Amino acid sequence: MSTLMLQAQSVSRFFGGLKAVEDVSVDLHRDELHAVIGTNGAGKSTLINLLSGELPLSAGRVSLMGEDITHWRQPKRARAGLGRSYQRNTIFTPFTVRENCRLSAQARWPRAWNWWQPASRCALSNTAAEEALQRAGLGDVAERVAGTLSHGQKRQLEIAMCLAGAPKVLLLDEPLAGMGAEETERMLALLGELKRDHAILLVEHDMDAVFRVADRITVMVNGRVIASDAPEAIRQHPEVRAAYLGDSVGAGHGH
Ligand SMILES: Nc1ncnc2c1ncn2[C@@H]1O[C@H](COP(=O)(O)OP(=O)(O)OP(=O)(O)O)[C@@H](O)[C@H]1O
Repeated sequence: MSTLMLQAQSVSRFFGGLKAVEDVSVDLHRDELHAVIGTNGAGKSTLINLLSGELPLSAGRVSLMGEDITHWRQPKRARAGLGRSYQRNTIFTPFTVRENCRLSAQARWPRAWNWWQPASRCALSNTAAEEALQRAGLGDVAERVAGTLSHGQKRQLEIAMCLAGAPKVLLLDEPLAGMGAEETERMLALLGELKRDHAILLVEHDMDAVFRVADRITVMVNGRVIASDAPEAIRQHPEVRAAYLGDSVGAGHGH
């Protein structure tokens, strides 16, 4: 039995009269990758912001491992195990890969290091940083200045920085954006590996990748969920095909 880690129940977010997210419910289980797809402006990033705590909800409830976290702000949610990556780059480009991971780990354990000690002495965050960069496949480039990494490696670093906070749930906003075929394969392998001990929500536009890696797919249109099911059922879903997939994902094919 997979464990329910994060649950959003009928969450909504309105910007004035705009219903960016309306009455959306999603469950994230450990050992499961739950993809959220939808056209531009469907509300996917807003949903991630509601789950991560960056935006307050207009309505609804969010719980993490059974605990109501609806009114928790982002840092508290992060410390409780909610990690997220961003569409925008959050890397400190003049710093090395290892330093970037350490900074993220230190943000997770603010009391674990003393201001009068060099941050590098902090064993807890150093260990977490080291594990994270190894896990994300960046062990060989740990001393490289982050700004010199390839686009794909930078996205891996974003994941590593997220992992450095020791999350139990990963909210990933378009980690495959702008990647070439080889980089995509590497990232998909990483996601497949990470889902074994994390619950993952993936927002992604690359449909081939989504259908390969997702265990469940939720489809949003204009802020609302029109379908949430296993990939094969989504592929066949008439409303989804009409509203979103069109001919891009033919029944029974990957395209
Ligand atoms: N801070 C904000 N203030 C006002 N409107 C916003 C705000 N953030 C998002 N919106 C609007 O909410 C709607 C949903 O946006 P959102 O970015 O969540 O969509 P998305 O599905 O992530 O799109 P994309 O795939 O292009 O990233 C859009 O109409 C957007 O313009």
